[in-house]
Amino acid sequence: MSIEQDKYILSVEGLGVSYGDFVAVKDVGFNVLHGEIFGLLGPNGAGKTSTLSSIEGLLKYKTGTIIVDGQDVQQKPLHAKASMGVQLQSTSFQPELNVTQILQLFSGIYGVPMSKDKIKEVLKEISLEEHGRKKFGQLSGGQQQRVSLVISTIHNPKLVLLDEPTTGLDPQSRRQLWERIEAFREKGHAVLLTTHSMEEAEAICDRIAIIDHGRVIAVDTPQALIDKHKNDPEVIAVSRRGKVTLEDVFIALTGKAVRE
Ligand SMILES: Nc1ncnc2c1ncn2[C@@H]1O[C@H](COP(=O)(O)OP(=O)(O)OP(=O)(O)O)[C@@H](O)[C@H]1O
Repeated sequence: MSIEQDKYILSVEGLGVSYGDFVAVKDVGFNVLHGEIFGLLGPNGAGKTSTLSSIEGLLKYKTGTIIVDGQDVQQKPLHAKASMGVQLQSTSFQPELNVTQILQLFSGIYGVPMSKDKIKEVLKEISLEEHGRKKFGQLSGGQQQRVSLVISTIHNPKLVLLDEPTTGLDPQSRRQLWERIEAFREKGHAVLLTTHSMEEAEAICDRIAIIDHGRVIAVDTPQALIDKHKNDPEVIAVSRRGKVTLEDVFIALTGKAVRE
């Protein structure tokens, strides 16, 4: 591993993803430092999930290189995956198992088995101590998000990948999830998340990349992007209430048109 690569838990370079003839991601590149929360922002269809799935090793990309913790995702998938925690979709959980059983199962799969007492402790931490006997599908959306975040970090991975982790959550649940993500960073781990919430990006992301039409069009801290663009005429034209926000910069950079 070069010194330059050593700085980063994740390096994406020249990434290209196609679905048949359709090119969804073109030459995407960015780096995530150890211990930072990095946000991928972009309009619908910009290529965020395709990028995330490529990093997770779920999509075979056509061009480019993805290195996680010094390991090439396509050449050394098992090594790369050992450093990653991925938030699973609800369909990944066996419908007949209750929450306690799901935690038992995944802690076993990840090689860090949890005792019944430990599971109770974890459920208490995420305010679900009374819900251990419920099936996953019987939990509310916010409760499901909390369980799947716990599972994605069970093996203490160096990098956690979260696809729109707070979509549909109430403000309380969203704050709790932010705190868990930040607590993860405090331990020196990195988080790569996608979000449509500019508020979320400003609140918890150390740096963000804006993706549009399959390309990265800006990478920086949210504040640096605001400072850089706050006097652009296009930004001033879309800003509301006299104060330039990250959303104004995002709209000015990606355009006002709703994507098909
Ligand atoms: N399996 C697939 N087959 C064909 N096209 C796909 C497939 N998955 C994604 N696409 C297309 O690739 C493009 C990028 O999709 P992707 O899901 O990566 O975008 P996104 O930025 O995550 O969007 P959103 O914010 O709406 O979730 C879109 O035009 C989408 O329609």
